Amino acid sequence: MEQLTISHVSKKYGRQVILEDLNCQLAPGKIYGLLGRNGAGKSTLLNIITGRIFPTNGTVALDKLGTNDQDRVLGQFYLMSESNLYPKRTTIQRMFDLADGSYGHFDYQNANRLLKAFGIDAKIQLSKLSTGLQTAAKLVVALNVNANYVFLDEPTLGLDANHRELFYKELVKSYQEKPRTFVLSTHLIDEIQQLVEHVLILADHHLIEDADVETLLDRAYTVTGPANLVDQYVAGLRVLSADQLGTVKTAYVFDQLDDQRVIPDQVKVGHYDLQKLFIGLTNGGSENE
Ligand SMILES: Nc1ncnc2c1ncn2[C@@H]1O[C@H](COP(=O)(O)OP(=O)(O)OP(=O)(O)O)[C@@H](O)[C@H]1O
Repeated sequence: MEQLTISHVSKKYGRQVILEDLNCQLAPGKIYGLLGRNGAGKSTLLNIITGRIFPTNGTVALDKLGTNDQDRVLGQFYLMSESNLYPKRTTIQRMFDLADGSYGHFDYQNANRLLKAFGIDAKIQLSKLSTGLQTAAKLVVALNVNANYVFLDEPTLGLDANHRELFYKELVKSYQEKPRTFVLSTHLIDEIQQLVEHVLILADHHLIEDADVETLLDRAYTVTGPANLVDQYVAGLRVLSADQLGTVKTAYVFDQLDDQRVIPDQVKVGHYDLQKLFIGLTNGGSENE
């Protein structure tokens, strides 16, 4: 499997800049989280990668194929998205056949097992299903299509908690059985934190973070204690936000703590999670407070 390289990708609609000079690489066999606030450009980026729309500038290429052999490049990408590209009367069975026709080797057996688990009849038309079950049916296709890069744009839209759990479990199972790259664009950050290895965060038309979750969280510290001591301790560090209750303050630091910084007795240092980090980074966090 080849590495996917996004080089200098920009997208404008008229004078509105959506993405500006984006550069990143997606490795084969890895699960990514694509995060960004509403309107940040996540769907736009996924649509560009999978050839549904053209970038204003830039290229998307697979290592050995470059950008020339577009058919072979796109033949390795599958995008599951909210928008329904299927004709109105398309049945679930027909969706399976279309995926098989386009990508070959569709895993009918596993897809039918999963359909049962979601309680969906293969003969039903997609448009007759509830919102959540339409998502579920599209996920069944996405998890069984023969593509090396599977992009899931809001894969849990309308899914109830039970079905979300089923999807996460099946995604891991599918990935373990046949490692390939998944990119999940979602707002349910808490739910995917354990699932994704690497995150890409889109904000202000750029990728503001492109790192392994572990590496990011290694720099995400809470510093709690009397406000004056916390302020002294975090001086010079990047503080994304702070809460204060009476005289007790918690600062959310996103920085490397060095050993020379002695922690005062009354100050406690802990960790915070990816969702809190995302909020801090995309709320316009300042360099210091
Ligand atoms: N065809 C289009 N014409 C004009 N503007 C568009 C078009 N498609 C998208 N946009 C704009 O591009 C911006 C990014 O939209 P996009 O759907 O990529 O964001 P997103 O990060 O997926 O958002 P959300 O999380 O809300 O789904 C939005 O401001 C949107 O209005």
